[in-house]
Amino acid sequence: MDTTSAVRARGIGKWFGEVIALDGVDLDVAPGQIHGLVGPNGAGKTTLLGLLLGLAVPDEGGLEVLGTPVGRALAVPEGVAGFVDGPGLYPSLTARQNLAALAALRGTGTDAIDDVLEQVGLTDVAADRVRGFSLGMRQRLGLAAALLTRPRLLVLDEPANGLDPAGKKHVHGVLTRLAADGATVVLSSHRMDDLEALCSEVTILATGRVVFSGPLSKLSTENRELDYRLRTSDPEAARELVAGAPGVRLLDEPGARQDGDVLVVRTLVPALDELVARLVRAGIGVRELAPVVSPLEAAFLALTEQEGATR
Ligand SMILES: Nc1ncnc2c1ncn2[C@@H]1O[C@H](COP(=O)(O)OP(=O)(O)OP(=O)(O)O)[C@@H](O)[C@H]1O
Repeated sequence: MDTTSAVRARGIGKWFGEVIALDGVDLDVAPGQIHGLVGPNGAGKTTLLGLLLGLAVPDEGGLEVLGTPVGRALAVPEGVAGFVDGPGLYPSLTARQNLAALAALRGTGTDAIDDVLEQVGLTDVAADRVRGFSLGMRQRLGLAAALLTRPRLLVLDEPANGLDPAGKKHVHGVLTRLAADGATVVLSSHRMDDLEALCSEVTILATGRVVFSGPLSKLSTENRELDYRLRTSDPEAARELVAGAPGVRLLDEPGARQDGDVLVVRTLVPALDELVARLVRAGIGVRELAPVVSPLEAAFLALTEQEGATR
């Protein structure tokens, strides 16, 4: 098994004049992983992805991509494909002509064009000019263009931007298959649900610094209070029981009030477990229990707010 990191960054710094876009960033991405970059606007995600694509070089620190140190020259590292700030496409050409032009530029064959169009769900519009394409269709064509090179590392800046549910399904399918075949994907997104569905690991950036990097499972909710929606068979009895439960706070959520069956409680996981046991013992049926925001979103908000406060 290849144990070389697909991406290994140590102490990366990147600045634009006075602005520090990246500050001491360490990043390890294992081969075959789908790794998500998340962070508030201006956190440095696009800058970091641009370094992986060879669009810029770090001002300090060391970067290895697919086992090769990245030098000072601006060039896409061998085996890497992707885009930041939207894919570069020719609007006056059709989808198929765009891919054929790219294949000609790169000196690769055109055999895979039909296959990549199919993979991203653009077969039916292959003969249409890109000028008339929606944002989501352009994103998918950009992904098809990247796939043509059979990348070992695919780098995508907000690939889910503008995608409808069908487009998203295609893109998720493509990325999951690529990773299953051993390629590595690094992508940024503001959509926590997408990241949770796709990524095994995430890196959370805030003002150019890494505030978390690791498996989603490590963003454990065990020691962090979360808000949960609780729907039971007897809301009144449940409300009384919640009021007396240790470590559990009942919140009044505006959305929940319109739906009298739902209570919103804030608590840690162990106290939540105990609450459920108490409800069941009291003969109250638990019909729905789910976090109001996902654990990733809760961790994201907590970690990025902390970082903002220390600046
Ligand atoms: N070419 C540039 N010239 C000047 N400043 C830049 C440049 N590129 C990025 N920056 C600055 O670097 C910081 C990081 O920007 P970056 O685009 O990497 O953030 P981001 O996390 O991708 O944000 P978003 O979620 O809004 O896309 C910002 O303060 C941005 O204004």
